[in-house]
Amino acid sequence: MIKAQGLVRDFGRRRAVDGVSFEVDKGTVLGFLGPNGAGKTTTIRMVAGFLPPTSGIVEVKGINVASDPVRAQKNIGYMPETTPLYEDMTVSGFLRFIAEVRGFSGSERERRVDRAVERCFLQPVAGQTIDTLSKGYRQRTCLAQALLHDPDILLLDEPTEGLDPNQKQVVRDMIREMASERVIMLSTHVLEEVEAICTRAIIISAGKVVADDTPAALKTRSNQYNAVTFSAEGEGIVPALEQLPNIGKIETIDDGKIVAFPKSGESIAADILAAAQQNHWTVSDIKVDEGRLDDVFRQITTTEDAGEKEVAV
Ligand SMILES: Nc1ncnc2c1ncn2[C@@H]1O[C@H](COP(=O)(O)OP(=O)(O)OP(=O)(O)O)[C@@H](O)[C@H]1O
Repeated sequence: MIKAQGLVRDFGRRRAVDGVSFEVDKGTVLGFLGPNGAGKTTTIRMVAGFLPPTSGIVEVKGINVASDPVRAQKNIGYMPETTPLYEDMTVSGFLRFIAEVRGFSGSERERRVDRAVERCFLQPVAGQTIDTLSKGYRQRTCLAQALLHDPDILLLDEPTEGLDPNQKQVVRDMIREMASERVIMLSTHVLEEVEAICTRAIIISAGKVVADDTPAALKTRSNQYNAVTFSAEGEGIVPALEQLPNIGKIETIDDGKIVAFPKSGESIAADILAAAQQNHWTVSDIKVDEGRLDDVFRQITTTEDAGEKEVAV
């Protein structure tokens, strides 16, 4: 449904997006991650048809977004980082207005507004003016305006930014609920959000895609992946473990527990248990680490120019 090919965007001498390509199909919730200034918003705006690329192509459902933005945008719901809301309108008045801008009138307009209000749980504040809304309800009003035309593609720029944990959960549940029939692409800094709702994650750094995989597969790249933490009693444990071919490093942590790291991500728990049996150690509290997305994010994006980059023009 979305196909981005070789997207580049320069702002003066600054190259914000540097050759980004990806394809996304129905049913995907794509998390778009990266450090501040990595190019997430710029990419999403190009996909949404609000910013022309310097070079490269975006197609949604086969429609070229830059050359046919009106037709492309009929398929896209876009929730920018900060949505311009008309503060003195009521929530339903605002949604009615946006529905009209989208070309709906009469009972069709009312039906669509009611549906968006219902989907985003806005009933309690539908008659309230926007300037009186809490951050969570403002965010949901922004989401509701992106849903009015029932688009197949939803582009959400930091949809849970600034929300409290309960509100975050509400928005995440809504995203999950809407995902099966659509493509949802969301940018976020919140890695737990990616684990909770995304079926795929693209990490962007200095305008380039540096990882593109499922969250579970990305976690296997973590230094912690398959590390084994355990308590053990016996003689010569650490030196013996150091001899095992798949073990790279051994650490002893504060409470006396041992952490063994695999050389290159292989499973080492069975090797440790076999060594324990052979050497008559008593091993308990054994825990195998499944890897951490924040580790991977840091490993991949911690470079001096991960966010900012200048180009010679
Ligand atoms: N309109 C603009 N004019 C000039 N530079 C811009 C403009 N928009 C973005 N940039 C620059 O492009 C780069 C990428 O910005 P972008 O907002 O896409 O990053 P981001 O990954 O969304 O960051 P954040 O996580 O902070 O929202 C940054 O260096 C930013 O300063």
